[in-house]
Amino acid sequence: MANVTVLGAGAWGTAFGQVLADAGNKVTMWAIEPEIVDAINTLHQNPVRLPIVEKLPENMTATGDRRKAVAEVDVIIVTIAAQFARQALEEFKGLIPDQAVVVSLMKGIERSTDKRMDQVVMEALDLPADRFACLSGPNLSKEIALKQPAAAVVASSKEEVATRVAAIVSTEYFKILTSNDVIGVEMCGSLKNVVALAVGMSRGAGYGENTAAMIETRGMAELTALGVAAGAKAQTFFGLAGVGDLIATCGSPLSRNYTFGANLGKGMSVDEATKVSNGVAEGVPTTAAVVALGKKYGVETPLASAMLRVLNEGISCDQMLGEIFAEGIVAE
Ligand SMILES: NC(=O)C1=CN([C@@H]2O[C@H](COP(=O)(O)OP(=O)(O)OC[C@H]3O[C@@H](n4cnc5c(N)ncnc54)[C@H](OP(=O)(O)O)[C@@H]3O)[C@@H](O)[C@H]2O)C=CC1
Ligand SMILES: O=C(CO)COP(=O)(O)O
Repeated sequence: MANVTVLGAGAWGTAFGQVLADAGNKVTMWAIEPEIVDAINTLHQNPVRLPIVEKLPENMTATGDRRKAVAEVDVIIVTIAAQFARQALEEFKGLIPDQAVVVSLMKGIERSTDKRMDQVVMEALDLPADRFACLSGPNLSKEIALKQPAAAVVASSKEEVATRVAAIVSTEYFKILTSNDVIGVEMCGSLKNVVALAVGMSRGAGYGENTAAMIETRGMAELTALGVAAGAKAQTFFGLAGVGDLIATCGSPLSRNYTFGANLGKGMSVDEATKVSNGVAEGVPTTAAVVALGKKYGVETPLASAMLRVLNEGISCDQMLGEIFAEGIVAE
């Protein structure tokens, strides 16, 4: 058992807080909004972000006070929308106990710097790599909130940290595999969201399994090539955090990225799809970062580049598909 604080009581933060509480930990949720803090403390609910859970565990409380949130904590979990993570975490700099481990659950690339969340978290908190881990996998929050069986990968450059985090977060319904490939696990989680936008768009436009499979296959090749160029291990992309999460996210209307894409495919503008999105669709800002990373590492990113044209210029689903599968692409 450990003292664990979750920064960000969004849909995933709250569902994950429940996992941690079910695993026997003392869980504190930190949220900015007083109504979320009050609802967790008094009603044991998060009606704003995770109304599907009628009663959150008794061993989960909440606070809006940064100092109190992280005092005497063993593990800090970060689940803040990626584009706001740096700014939010800088407010915690200097407050975190020396021995505490920080675990990122976020799946995005910072648009202003094209950095992964491991880089952002360590920079913002001035945290050494041996106190950092990331957790990623096919983890649609509503399914986990309902305690359906699921699994994720925890990666850290220090094996003991990955093992310790795995022990703290494992429950009957939530299984953990460990890895030392932080870059790979980060790249898998962030990049699959761009693929989910494209698959969602094709579904929204009325296309079926064949079209989805061709986009997913191209997406796997693209995210593996870019990840490897960034320093990841290729095998990570063929595991739970890679193809596993790609299947879950590209196959479910519970995914905000898939749904965002589907709404574009049905004819909504980016602004309209943003307004109706039920939480953050990380793939939207991450798409431009993926294109920029492709240029940086000399890796072609036809899928992300076509999705960027959808987002910036409003090209159609058929144009997007035409650009992904332009002439000259080889199969291996
Ligand atoms: N939902 C899912 O199924 C999964 C999500 N993830 C990843 O987890 C991360 C969070 O997702 P999720 O919880 O679902 O998203 P939500 O949209 O439900 O919540 C976003 C969270 O970010 C917080 N936030 C936004 N802006 C700020 C800010 N300026 N300062 C502090 N906090 C801020 C929100 O706080 P507030 O409520 O106060 O606005 C909220 O806690 C994302 O990177 C996502 O990709 C990973 C696996 C599964
Ligand atoms: O990452 C996820 C599932 O693993 C959640 O996907 P969305 O952020 O698209 O909802």
